[in-house]
Amino acid sequence: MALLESITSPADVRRLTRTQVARLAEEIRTFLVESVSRTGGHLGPNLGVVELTIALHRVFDSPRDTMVFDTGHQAYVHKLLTGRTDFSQLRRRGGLSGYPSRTESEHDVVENSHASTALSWADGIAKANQLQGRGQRHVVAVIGDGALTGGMAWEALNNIAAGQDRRLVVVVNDNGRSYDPTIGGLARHLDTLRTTQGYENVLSWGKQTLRRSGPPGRFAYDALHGLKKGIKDVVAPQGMFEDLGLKYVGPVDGHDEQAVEHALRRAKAFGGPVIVHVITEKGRGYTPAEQDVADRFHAVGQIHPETGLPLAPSRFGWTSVFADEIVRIGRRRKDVVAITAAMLQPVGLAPFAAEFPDRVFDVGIAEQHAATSAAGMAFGGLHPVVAVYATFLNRAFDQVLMDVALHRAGVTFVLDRAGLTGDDGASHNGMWDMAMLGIVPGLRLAAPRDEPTLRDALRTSVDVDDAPTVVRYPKGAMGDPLPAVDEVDGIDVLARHDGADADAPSVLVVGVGAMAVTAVATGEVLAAHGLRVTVVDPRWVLPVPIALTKLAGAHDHVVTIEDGVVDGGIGALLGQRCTDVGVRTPVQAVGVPRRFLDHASRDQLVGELRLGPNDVARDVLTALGRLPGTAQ
Ligand SMILES: Cc1ncc(C[n+]2csc(CCOP(=O)(O)OP(=O)(O)O)c2C)c(N)n1
Ligand SMILES: CC(=O)[C@@H](O)[C@H](O)COP(=O)(O)O
Ligand SMILES: [Mg+2]
Repeated sequence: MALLESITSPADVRRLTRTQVARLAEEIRTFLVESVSRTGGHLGPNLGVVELTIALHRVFDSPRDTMVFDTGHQAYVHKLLTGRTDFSQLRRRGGLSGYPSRTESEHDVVENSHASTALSWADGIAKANQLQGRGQRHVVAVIGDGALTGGMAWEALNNIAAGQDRRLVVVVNDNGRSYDPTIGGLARHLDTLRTTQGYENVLSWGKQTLRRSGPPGRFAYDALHGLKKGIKDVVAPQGMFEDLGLKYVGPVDGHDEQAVEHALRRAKAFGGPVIVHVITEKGRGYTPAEQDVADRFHAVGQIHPETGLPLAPSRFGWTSVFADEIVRIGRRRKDVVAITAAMLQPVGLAPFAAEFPDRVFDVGIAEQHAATSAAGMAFGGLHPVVAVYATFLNRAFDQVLMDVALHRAGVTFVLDRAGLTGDDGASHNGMWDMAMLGIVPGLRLAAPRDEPTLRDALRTSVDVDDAPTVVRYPKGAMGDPLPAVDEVDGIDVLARHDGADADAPSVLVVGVGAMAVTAVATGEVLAAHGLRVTVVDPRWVLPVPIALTKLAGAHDHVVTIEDGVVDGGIGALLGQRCTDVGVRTPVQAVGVPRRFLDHASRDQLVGELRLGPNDVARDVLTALGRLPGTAQ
């Protein structure tokens, strides 16, 4: 690793000889496998951009030239080349973020891990450069073929093409995959461009030999060059990019560092908007990743570096229950179809796809399209189930509101990774959905607490054909079933404690979704302090059930506990509904604060945000003035 250890900035990379560049690439690959095997992370995507990133930093002068990475999960090599080599705490509290981070480096700009935004960033930066006298500087956006299936990317390309005098280089990192092979017409187009690699080779042969053989040879080359355009348009209609007014360079072998450098220098010299189409391989150079059919080790946990096998077997989780139940539903409901935004495996739709291949649709990284096309499917008599990570539904809010809800479409959204996820950083926490969807007229949202309630919520949702339904659950392992001891007007009662002190206040503890476990434990702590406690789980939390306001009215104090942003969350809405119906019981809403959370483990965040039972109970006792040593 001697060479990698000598790299402290891109200037060091630019000083390397050809031989050293090749050795650096080897050292980086070895480092990535050894380090990411220990910590987990996006191993496959970063193995695919080693030579590309080296070439980027040899051709462009970051941070004078601005580099933005779409989604940012493939920026590990960029971090290594900009002086950050301590990956020992990657994605952990105090360690490197798994994405670009402005607090880490002046070379990092876009921290958002939501795909398809980089080109818009680049367009804006290029416009600012032009207006502020920095027009000589380049903006370079690296975007994957998957991210290029997102609508924002095409909005941006349309604008980028309008700026013919802006120095903007779009590098398409085309490895043919998101998780699965990338879908759709764009993928097919990139494929045809990819397969015309032969023309580039013929052209370069022509340049070297024909043009050296005097006028006849030069004539022949010029004819061939003219022909290339014609043939390419026949075999690989380049029109898409060039018709947009974007110069196209490529396709170039993304693992031939010199070829990539050459293509980037051509693009840099062009001085206007240009696409460089780089062909890479996800997982390149690491056999277990190259052979991983599922997703080329897109995102791995801790693995054995030699075999690539996971060190800890994946435990029974929320996703696997959804995966099983949606198949059961699909067997009895032929109208139920499933939609994924390029995440078939991660959201658990693979078994459904295996059994009902004609009833599952991968729309690419296109959540807005997923939502509105689902409204179309519902109009056509289907019941679509749109399975996405909670945080990624944010970008489809208007489609949920104005295409699905406004038209009372029976669409079910299944939100995996809802709540605190932690190690993927601020833009990955699924903490926004309940506050965001709480204002959607007619929408019904379920937050199941365990396997039975998840299965029940899914079965209930697909029976609703005149409104959007949402089922949200957290990442990872699922706790044991938490049975109700009673039910009051559709609200599950999970525990009752009579309380030792006759005159002690009574507290209603409302657990939302997976936080029901915390609610039960909080109730036990409060009971130990002599309070009369009722612990409930409404299961369907939007709209806030009227029965919950009645239960609140029967208690002296209410505390709600939710794995979502507390502003506008379930607790806040319950307080509003209580006021609406004249219930004066104070509602103490406990949840995630309205701020962006740095990467850390979920448990660390729960502790830091005082979402654990002891902290919640302490805050309730404080509010009631019943903490030992506080005024009664
Ligand atoms: C809006 C949004 N939807 C889904 C994801 C989840 N996701 C992360 S990376 C990825 C695949 C990206 O594919 P590509 O852009 O080709 O990059 P590659 O991993 O191939 O380098 C997806 C779907 C996301 N980050 N953002
Ligand atoms: C970058 C991205 O959005 C995904 O790769 C995400 O990091 C995966 O998250 P999980 O590991 O929770 O599936
Ligand atoms: Mg890709």
